[in-house]
Amino acid sequence: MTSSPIELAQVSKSFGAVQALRGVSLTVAPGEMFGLIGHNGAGKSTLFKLMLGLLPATSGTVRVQGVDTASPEFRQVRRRIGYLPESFVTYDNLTGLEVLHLFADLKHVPRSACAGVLEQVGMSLAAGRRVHTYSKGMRQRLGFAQALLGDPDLIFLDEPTNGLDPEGIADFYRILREVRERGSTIVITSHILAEIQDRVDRLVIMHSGKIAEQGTLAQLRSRMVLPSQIVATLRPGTADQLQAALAPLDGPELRLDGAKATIACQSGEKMAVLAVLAKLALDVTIHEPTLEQLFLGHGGAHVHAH
Ligand SMILES: Nc1ncnc2c1ncn2[C@@H]1O[C@H](COP(=O)(O)OP(=O)(O)OP(=O)(O)O)[C@@H](O)[C@H]1O
Repeated sequence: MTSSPIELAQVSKSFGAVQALRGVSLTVAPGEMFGLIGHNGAGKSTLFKLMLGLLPATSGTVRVQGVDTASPEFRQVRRRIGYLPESFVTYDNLTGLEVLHLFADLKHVPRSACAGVLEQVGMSLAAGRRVHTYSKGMRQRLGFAQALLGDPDLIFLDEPTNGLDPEGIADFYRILREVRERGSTIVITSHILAEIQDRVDRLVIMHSGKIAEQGTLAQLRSRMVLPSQIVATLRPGTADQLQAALAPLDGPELRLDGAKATIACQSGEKMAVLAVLAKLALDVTIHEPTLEQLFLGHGGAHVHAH
């Protein structure tokens, strides 16, 4: 039986009186791209540290690659995990290649592997330059390169695109896609929700040390009370017809603004509303709630489930 790369069962972690994690259970499947979202202080970094075996859980079990992170055997597993911390700090006076050599030695990976990962992140030409001459994006790529050393099956990326410009972010995800194609399991955290919502297979929303929600984006959407917005462009005379046709439906809310009609409706009513609009031959655009809206819709505290 192949075990899941990550299995957490009822994990809690306290720092004195502070309960950073409270009964967190989750499973990440092999090859999955898994997102971790949460406000500052929600417990994401603590969860990462537990999964990397850097901190012990107060209660519950954390198994990574089938091995309990509290067991002595986990040291071996950790070497096979790639990790890009939130702020990748390194020796500025060394060249990129020299920095990677250090990491290769720590990970017991042959130094000959360094050139390949530098190429993978598009840093071959800068490999001989000292790190203090690098831009923020180049430093981050170097950090990414060290996480990729040794071809890890499991990669943790803590806010990897923090501080990158849009081009740097696009580059980062292009490289990440290539890494994914090799079948690695990836856990990624981000504050930029819109950025990861279409890039992860599943995600967890954390709040106050607990999992507030988890699932695919579609599952989260269907569980939340957040209406889709359907915008129709009216032709003369159609406003009244639209109002009359929607009236029996009860649920959808219509707002009229000149030639623009905005209808807010729950997912179960969407097809009925679209049928009305199609009958009137109106042009429509559908705006689904973004993850950002779902997340902010929590008000930081509650999940409004059906
Ligand atoms: N070493 C520590 N000692 C005491 N309290 C801690 C420690 N590490 C974390 N905490 C507390 O645990 C809670 C969760 O912190 P954590 O850093 O995991 O949150 P986070 O979601 O990663 O936040 P951010 O997005 O700001 O990085 C916070 O209340 C924090 O103050």
